[in-house]
Amino acid sequence: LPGWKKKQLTYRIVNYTPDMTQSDVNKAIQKAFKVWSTVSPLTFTRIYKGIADIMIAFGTRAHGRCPRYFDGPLGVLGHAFPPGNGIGGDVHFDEDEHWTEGSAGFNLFLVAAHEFGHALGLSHSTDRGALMFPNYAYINPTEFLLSPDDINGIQAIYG
Ligand SMILES: CC(C)C[C@H](C(=O)NO)C(=O)N[C@@H](CC(=O)O)C(=O)NCc1ccccc1
Ligand SMILES: [Ca+2]
Ligand SMILES: [Zn+2]
Repeated sequence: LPGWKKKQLTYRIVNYTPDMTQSDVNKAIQKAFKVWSTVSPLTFTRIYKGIADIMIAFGTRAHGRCPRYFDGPLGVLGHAFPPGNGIGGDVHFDEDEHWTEGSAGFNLFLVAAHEFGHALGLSHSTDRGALMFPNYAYINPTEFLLSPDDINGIQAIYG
């Protein structure tokens, strides 16, 4: 199964959405990594410059040197590349969406947790209750739980 060959991963928030305070973005990202570190041997350490394993950025349409383009408001909300060097593990969010820490627009924590699943090697699930189900559905972040399907998926790769 395609996964990272190391357990200690680094991430860097390269830029910020104007939709939220930077502090709220930092918190949403940190909480989204915690979802996965709680059920795996993985650790996630934030760095502030240079190249991290997981580079996180907001962009629209053709963004940076990314081979995938975003599609304007709605539709695709973000994408992530499976584990690997270079662009591998990187996560991009579509800045044409409205990002929030609440139930309006799209909840950054929920989308980030989903994208991080891809960045760790998970693909989409057919289980409607799974975080890795293809379509976004708002869940109150304080009540959010990974499904057994998500947990089985991450533990199949990282033990
Ligand atoms: C073909 C990919 C690039 C579609 C893309 C995705 O799955 N990214 O991981 C995406 O943004 N999917 C939308 C749904 C769609 O485009 O129809 C989505 O809601 N993804 C974010 C998501 C999905 C499930 C739970 C939480 C967040
Ligand atoms: Ca979009
Ligand atoms: Zn996805």
